[in-house]
Amino acid sequence: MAAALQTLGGGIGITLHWIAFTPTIEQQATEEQKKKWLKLAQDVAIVGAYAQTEMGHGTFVRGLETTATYDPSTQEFVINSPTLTSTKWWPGGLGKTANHATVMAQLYTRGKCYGPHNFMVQIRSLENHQPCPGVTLGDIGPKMESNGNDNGFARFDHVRIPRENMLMKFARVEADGTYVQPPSSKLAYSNMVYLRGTFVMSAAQALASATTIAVRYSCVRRQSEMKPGEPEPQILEYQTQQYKLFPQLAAAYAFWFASWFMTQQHGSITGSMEKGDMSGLAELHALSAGLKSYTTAVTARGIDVCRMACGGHGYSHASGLPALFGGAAALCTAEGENTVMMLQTARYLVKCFAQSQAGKRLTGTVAYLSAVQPSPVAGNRNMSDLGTLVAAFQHRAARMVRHAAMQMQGEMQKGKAREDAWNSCSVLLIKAAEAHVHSFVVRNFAETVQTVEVDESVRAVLTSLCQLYSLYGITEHAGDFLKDGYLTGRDIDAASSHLSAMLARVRPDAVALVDAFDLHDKILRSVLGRYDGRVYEHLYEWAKKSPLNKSEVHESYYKYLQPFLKSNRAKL
Ligand SMILES: CCCCCCCC/C=C\C/C=C/C(=O)SCCNC(=O)CCNC(=O)[C@H](O)C(C)(C)COP(=O)(O)OP(=O)(O)OC[C@H]1O[C@@H](n2cnc3c(N)ncnc32)[C@H](O)[C@@H]1OP(=O)(O)O
Ligand SMILES: Cc1cc2nc3c(=O)[nH]c(=O)nc-3n(C[C@H](O)[C@H](O)[C@H](O)COP(=O)(O)OP(=O)(O)OC[C@H]3O[C@@H](n4cnc5c(N)ncnc54)[C@H](O)[C@@H]3O)c2cc1C
Repeated sequence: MAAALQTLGGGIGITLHWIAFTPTIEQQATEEQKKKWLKLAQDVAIVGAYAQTEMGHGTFVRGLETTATYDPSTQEFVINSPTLTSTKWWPGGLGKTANHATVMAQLYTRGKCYGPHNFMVQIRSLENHQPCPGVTLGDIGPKMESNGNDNGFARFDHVRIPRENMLMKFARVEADGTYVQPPSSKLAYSNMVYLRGTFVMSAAQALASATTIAVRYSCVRRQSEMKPGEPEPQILEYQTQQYKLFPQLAAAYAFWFASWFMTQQHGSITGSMEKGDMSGLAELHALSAGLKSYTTAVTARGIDVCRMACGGHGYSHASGLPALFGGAAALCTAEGENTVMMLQTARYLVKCFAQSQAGKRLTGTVAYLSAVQPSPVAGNRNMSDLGTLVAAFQHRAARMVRHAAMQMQGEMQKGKAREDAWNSCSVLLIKAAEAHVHSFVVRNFAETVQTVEVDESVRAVLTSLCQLYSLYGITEHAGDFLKDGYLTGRDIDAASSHLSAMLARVRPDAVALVDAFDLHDKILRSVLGRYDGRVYEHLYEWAKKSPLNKSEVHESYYKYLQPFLKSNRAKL
């Protein structure tokens, strides 16, 4: 599905139907409700949008203003947009495509507000696609990318829907208006957790696409002379080019493996939640939020590195890279803005740190926080050993989490309210959470390559890639590792020279490593990244198809240039 959606440029009107609307029914509807809507959605007999964000609030879901007020006399909910800022704004497909939407609204029953809940609302006629009575709809206008998707607005003027249209798998409103609590108030957000997990795979796929384009092109492109008089080398022979591209290539693999872990973790924890065990929810939320934030941010930056590595042609839409960048930029903001998501991970880490201080043994992805020793023993470490590299990342993350948490404690001891202490430490908290996620990605990469059974040589090249990813991370963030003396200057020098060795080691396998992503030309949609390498012929063909080339002399000549030139000449 991810590949199919990418083929369509990261989004068309129906994208959110598949990635958000249908999964929301799957995750939040009762069995009876599923019987009513799920098959219709799966067979695309109805088309849906996921309508949560409003003009005034996206991040702060508790601040949403749309209301769903229960009327027991008719057993209906009244959906209303009381203010301009309550207008639903951004939902993909909402503008022109969808005829249904799951609408997140503040639930009122018996005069009390119970917070945001999901409601199924028909928004357009199934006969003629006109908006339903009381519903105002439209498209929000052009965006940076994804313009094939009609991100829309919606206003509701006291629109009545049956009581059964509240998605009631977890929380319920009885016919008489009694509210029945869900096992956890955060279950109304479970679809966001799921979607964030899928964004990790989207990030991996986007970075894999960009590196495929840039690595293949770097083998076609020849430029300059390495030695005087010698033929121009493939630009991939330049170490600086390898230093730009191989860490992105390694990150694409790392994120792919992280997304596998995320999918498996989501399946297993939601499985336990189905049986009433909510104990894994907090970790699932923290991991999905942090991974979504980290992988999409690195991907967006990495795609731009790939663009620059393709020189001038990278800037052309022919490369496919601007579109990939625009898509990745959307992933950074959508489904929880990245800073806000990383702060959610930080919130979980601070809690875990406090539990560990209180003597609790931590488990899962945070187990290392209680295992890592605060006072490091410096020594000449073997910087080519994966175990050493994983331990270094864990030490860095544990130190940064401890530092941020202690700093916060210190602020509170000085009399600051917890919320103020949180805000004044939030830059430290973000950095600590990033270090935690980075450490998870490194460890998961290292563990995954050890499980490769197909072939010894495949394991060897993936191990080199994992070393490259880890060493690059250490050299890029050297200060974090040096700060408490865990690594020494000599260790960092050793990491740099191993990194150089890894660039050379990965070079012969680079094309095979991108080909292994198996991204068909139809998915890549890049003249530079073509599998057959015939870049220049196709660049020329692509340019000839530019709309400006439809006529030999463009109409703007007759309209503007000709009279302008004429009057200039007349002045001479
Ligand atoms: C190649 C394919 C290409 C495809 C391209 C597709 C492009 C598609 C593009 C876009 C699709 C986009 C869709 C959308 O954007 S849908 C809208 C998404 N919106 C959001 O994500 C909103 C973000 N905000 C929130 O999630 C929340 O408001 C919040 C987490 C920021 C804060 O929530 P709040 O209720 O205020 O919580 P608190 O901070 O007070 O925390 C309370 C408590 O609850 C915990 N918690 C919060 N969220 C969750 C959760 N989801 N699950 C579990 N627990 C959660 C939180 O950590 C606190 O815990 P505590 O510390 O123990 O108290
Ligand atoms: C391409 C795209 C597709 C989308 N599709 C959908 C969709 O299908 N359905 C839907 O419902 N929504 C959709 N959205 C909306 C999206 O979910 C929100 O834009 C997103 O959650 C960010 O919320 P916001 O716009 O309110 O940002 P804001 O919260 O206004 O962010 C602005 C700045 O404030 C900062 N900030 C906000 N709160 C805090 C805080 N507590 N601590 C520190 N900093 C903070 C942020 O870090 C950011 O720097 C889409 C958005 C985009 C761009």
